[in-house]
Amino acid sequence: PIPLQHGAHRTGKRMDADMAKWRGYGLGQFIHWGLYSILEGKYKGKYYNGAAEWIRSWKEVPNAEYDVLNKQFNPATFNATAWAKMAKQMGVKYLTFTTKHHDGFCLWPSKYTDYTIESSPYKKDIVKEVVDAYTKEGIDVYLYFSIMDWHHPDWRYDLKTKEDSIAFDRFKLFTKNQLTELLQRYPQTKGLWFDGTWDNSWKKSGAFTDSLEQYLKSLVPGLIIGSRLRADEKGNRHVDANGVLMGDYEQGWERKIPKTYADVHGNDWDCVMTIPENGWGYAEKWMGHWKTTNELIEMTAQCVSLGGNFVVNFGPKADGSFRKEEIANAKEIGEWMKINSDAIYNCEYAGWEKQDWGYYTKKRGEDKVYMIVFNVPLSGSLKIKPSANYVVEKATLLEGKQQLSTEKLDYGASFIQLPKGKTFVKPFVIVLDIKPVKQQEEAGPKAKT
Ligand SMILES: COc1ccc([C@H]2[C@H](O)[C@H](O)[C@H](C)N2C)cc1
Repeated sequence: PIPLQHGAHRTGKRMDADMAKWRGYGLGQFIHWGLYSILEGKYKGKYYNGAAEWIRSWKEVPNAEYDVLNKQFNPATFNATAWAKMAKQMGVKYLTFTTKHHDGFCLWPSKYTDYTIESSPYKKDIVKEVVDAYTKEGIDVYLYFSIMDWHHPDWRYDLKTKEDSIAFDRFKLFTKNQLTELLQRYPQTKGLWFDGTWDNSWKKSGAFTDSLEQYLKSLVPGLIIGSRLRADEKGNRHVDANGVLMGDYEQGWERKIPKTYADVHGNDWDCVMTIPENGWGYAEKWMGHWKTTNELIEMTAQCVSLGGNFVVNFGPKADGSFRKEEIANAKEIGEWMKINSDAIYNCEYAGWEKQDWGYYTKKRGEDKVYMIVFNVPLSGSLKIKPSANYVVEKATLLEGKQQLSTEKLDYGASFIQLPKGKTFVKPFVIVLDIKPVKQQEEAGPKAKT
């Protein structure tokens, strides 16, 4: 391997209790809320065809006019408890919340800039309200923080001149101070979700990103930070020059889901997903297809079946209310999770050959495999092919506990027969009680005695 000072300091998964809890979340919520929510993806009657939270970068919006939106931000009816209760009902186990997006506006009263919630008519500490409300509902909170800060005079996209480096040194200190502030003001924080780290200025700061990560983890032992923070000394991000992940989990799965287990390279990972095709902040007209609840449930199953978590993004309006489509998705996902969450929480990749009917998940540390079924064959027979080290003892519908008959086939496969005449109108789960079997020794020629 290439000798690196600031590459990965660990190979393989983090195996402590905090990370084990993270690994078992299954389903999470992302929330993007900020000044961009006021513009709703449009400006002076024109609709922005980019992601709504990026509208400041649209040529139609003069920066000076965007930057004074802090004077308008006043979600008087905002109710963090209502948000947390909606999330609880949905069945999410963790929240990632935007403290500062690329526009540099801080939803907490930072003492390192005036561009904060204190400069708005609302004044109150939104980050605190959210952290407290979600923690009270038993949902772990992770704080999203954009390194790239379009509003800060010392932000640089690249370091070309001495002046750039002097300014960026001030910016790095500003960043370290703000992160220290967040972790000290909100000690319930379980981790940090970094964004805005793709520019050359950051890629040239590998040593700093390494010392910053170590510093943050010294403030909060067990703090969870994904692969979007670090750069190695050669400017590599996510994986270092030796192909080793830098961070506690892979954060590259943004609106993308791995196809196979090989694609995750043995790392922990989660997928963050918009319900529309793109756009994280509230947009009056959303981008393309709005995912149905069944699609979101299938994506959740797909992620958990490959050893990851699935995180659904919500973009509340400037007043803190959610659009009706998001409320419906949350409610319907929650109704499904109420019945089927056994197949999602604390489950992992089963390693069995995938079948057309849907996805396998395996309960961590137990001899239980779940079949999450989305496609019922006309035959009513669901084929399974357990891995060679397990046999299936029993198959039961999770909802209603009805036992299903199975029929052995060749090559270690079996059919699981769905009850005749029963029609399934929603994704459902079959629980397989399995038993480990000793690997049959290959029958070879008897050794000469
Ligand atoms: C350049 O492509 C990008 C850059 C940033 C993003 C940001 C979004 O604004 C949102 O915050 C998402 C989590 N993040 C990756 C998305 C795509």
